[in-house]
Amino acid sequence: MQELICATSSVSFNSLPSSPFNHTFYDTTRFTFRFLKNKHIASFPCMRAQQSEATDGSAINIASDDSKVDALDIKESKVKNSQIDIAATQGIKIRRRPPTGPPLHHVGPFEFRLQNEGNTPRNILEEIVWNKDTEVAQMREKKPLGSLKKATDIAAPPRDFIGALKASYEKTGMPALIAEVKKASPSRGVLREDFDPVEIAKAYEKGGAACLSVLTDAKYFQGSFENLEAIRNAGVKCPLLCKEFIVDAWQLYYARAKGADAVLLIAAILQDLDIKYMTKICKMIGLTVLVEVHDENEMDRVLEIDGIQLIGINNRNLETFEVDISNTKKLLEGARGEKIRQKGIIVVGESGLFTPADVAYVQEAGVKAILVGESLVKQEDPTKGIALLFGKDISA
Ligand SMILES: O=C(O)c1ccccc1NCC(=O)[C@H](O)[C@H](O)COP(=O)(O)O
Repeated sequence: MQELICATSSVSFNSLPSSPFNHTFYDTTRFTFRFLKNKHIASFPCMRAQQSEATDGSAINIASDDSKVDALDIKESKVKNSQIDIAATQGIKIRRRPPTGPPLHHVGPFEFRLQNEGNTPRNILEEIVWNKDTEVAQMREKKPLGSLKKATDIAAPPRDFIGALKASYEKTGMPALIAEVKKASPSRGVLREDFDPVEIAKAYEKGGAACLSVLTDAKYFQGSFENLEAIRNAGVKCPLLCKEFIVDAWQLYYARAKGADAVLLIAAILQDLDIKYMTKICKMIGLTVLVEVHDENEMDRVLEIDGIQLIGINNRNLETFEVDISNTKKLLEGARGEKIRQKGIIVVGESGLFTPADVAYVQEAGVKAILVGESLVKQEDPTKGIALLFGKDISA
């Protein structure tokens, strides 16, 4: 057993592997590490060896003198994932799942990974995204892109999502409704026990919804692509938004193949280039894109991307669950609002809308559509729920 203590970073090696000269990772209580194969150990700066011996019996000379630090060849690992760097420059706080676990550090002959340093999601959105990365990787294996593309070719043709929103707004003079088929959520738990997605979708359509949003994530929202398919196959005419956490272009083809007319791209988790690239794919396969933003930075990023026609402002902070409908107003004020109007972008107010006063407030702020889940799905009769939300019947 050897124990090394890093004087500068207070990292301690609680145990060393019995056979260090291999590429196996060893989990200790505080981190994992390995020795680099055949690496000559000349010195080991900033570290104090309490006991050091390789398994072949040769002594490892580990310097402990801080004055030697400059002369010592510290190989602090900088596992510079360029993706992470780009995301950071765009102000994206949500990190993607590290492909090989937490970042690798190098100190002298050692490579090690600290626990809780990049290997644990920091909030619910990050957790959802990391889980989605794994889920999509598994789904891709079962259904490679080639076969999926063929399925999109024969899918029922996409309907005009934006056209439906515009028509509804013109008809009612009120924000067009995207009613969400949502069984549960991480912030609110199960919203409706007797959840029949097709029945709810039909009730929404009857109540005057312009479009529907169908949650397809199973783990956190108890949704599914079966729900999306079932609603489409039941003859519901409202165009359908696939409400997913899109992290991979493969999911766009999958959504289209399952009958989606639109998809959600969340600016908090996608880099600008991903949004551009995915938007192009969506155009190719006939999907409408709703890009979701939550703060000024995300809005400014999205406004720089050509071809965006629909922006959703989420009043819910997906990292903290805090809901504040004044967020919609804040993001539509001043020069931003002006730019949005000039570009002819339709803005959707999302989350936390419960009353006619809420609807009037976001309409006044400048939205032409709203996306509503909880307040409708919880009503015994969601058709009546729509009339209650708007303060009048909008179905006529
Ligand atoms: O709803 C959540 O708890 C949630 C948590 C983490 C990520 C996303 C989440 N919701 C997605 C949405 O934004 C809403 O489903 C949608 O805007 C409708 O909101 P609401 O009318 O408040 O149900």
